[in-house]
Amino acid sequence: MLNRHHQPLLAGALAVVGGIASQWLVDASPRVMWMLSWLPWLLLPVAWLDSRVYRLNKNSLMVLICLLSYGVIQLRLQAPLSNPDIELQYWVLGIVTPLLLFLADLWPESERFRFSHGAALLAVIVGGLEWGVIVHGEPLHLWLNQWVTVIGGYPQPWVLTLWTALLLGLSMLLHYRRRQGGDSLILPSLVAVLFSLACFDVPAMSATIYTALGGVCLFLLAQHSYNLAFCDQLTQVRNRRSLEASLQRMGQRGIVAMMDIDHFKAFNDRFGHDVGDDVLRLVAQQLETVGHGGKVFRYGGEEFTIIFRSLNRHACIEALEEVRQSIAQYPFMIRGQEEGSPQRITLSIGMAQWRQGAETSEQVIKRADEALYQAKQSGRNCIRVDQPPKRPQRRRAA
Ligand SMILES: Nc1nc2c(ncn2[C@@H]2O[C@H](COP(=O)(O)OP(=O)(O)OP(=O)(O)O)[C@@H](O)[C@H]2O)c(=O)[nH]1
Repeated sequence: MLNRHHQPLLAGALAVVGGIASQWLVDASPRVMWMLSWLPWLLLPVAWLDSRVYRLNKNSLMVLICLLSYGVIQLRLQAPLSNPDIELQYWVLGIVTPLLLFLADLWPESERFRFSHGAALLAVIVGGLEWGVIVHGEPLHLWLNQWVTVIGGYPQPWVLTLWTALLLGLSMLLHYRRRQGGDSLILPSLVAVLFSLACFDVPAMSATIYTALGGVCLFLLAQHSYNLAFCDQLTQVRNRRSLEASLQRMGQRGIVAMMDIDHFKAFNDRFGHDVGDDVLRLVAQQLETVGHGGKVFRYGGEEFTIIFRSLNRHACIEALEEVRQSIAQYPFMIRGQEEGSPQRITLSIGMAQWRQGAETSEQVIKRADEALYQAKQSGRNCIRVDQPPKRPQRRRAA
């Protein structure tokens, strides 16, 4: 499941690859370098296509920016930077690429990325670079030099590295401030750009780092498709399909608890569906704190399931009781009514233990559901436990 530490970890892994590559590539054979130079042409378009299929607009935009940037490096900017035009293009690329990536990250995910946006992007990158060539040295170089002599002339990679690192730091801050994070590519993309600029004179460095970035993009996309298949999109806990897979893996042993939010229909009717959704998210979040190794799933609607591998009934009941109380005591403030008194949400819980060898997962869920029904009948906001499995009777010694 995606979590917010995934992206920084992948960005860190990419930085390690960049660090190792900067040493290793110095002695790499021309054949290896030739192969590496082709890999981003293969991986990045696949990542772009996949992002489009999954409607990950931000990601597709970022992959496109990286692909364009790699194209410019490959087709126009081979090291060493031999004349002022190339130096200028390197500078424009170094300023524009991280800035575009940063802006793409601020792009609202709901906003569809259209071909007109792609064309505008292409115009900014290529136009910016061509502008350097058309104006050809004289006035632009003179003007720019006035400003950049202070920092030692403009082909200085460290200035661009610092600029990219600054945007990387800002993006990291924004990443951790978001409520949900993990599926955007901003941090790995900026790390790739940073290495391609900072180690520009290392042969095949951009090819290597953009190949690694392509791998990271595809890995994140694979994770995203796993998330779509096995994770509930509203509450971000595991979904019913994941529950079925987990029950099969448990091998007909363990404890299953079914739970249902009390009077949820009335809550929805009174405060609206959106507030109802907030309640579902909050309940899921609280349930995730359950102890004793419990795994939380959304069974459907306002019903959740927790499964324990443990056979210790008392420990499981204690863990469930703790979570039930924490939800009942949680002061839930309604959106837009922060001044009013908090609402209380309660759960009814039914628990059943697997009768070893004799039951299917549907049967044990059914018994947990029956116990849940008893909890509802007993006034709600409580736990009811199905009868424990009978111990096999010992034979008396003759
Ligand atoms: N907001 C929101 N509501 C949902 C969702 N899924 C199911 N519901 C609502 O959950 C409510 C379930 O109501 P009931 O099954 O009648 O149960 P209840 O009102 O909780 O009553 P008891 O279970 O008897 O305490 C219905 O109003 C559904 O519309 C969802 O994803 N979001």
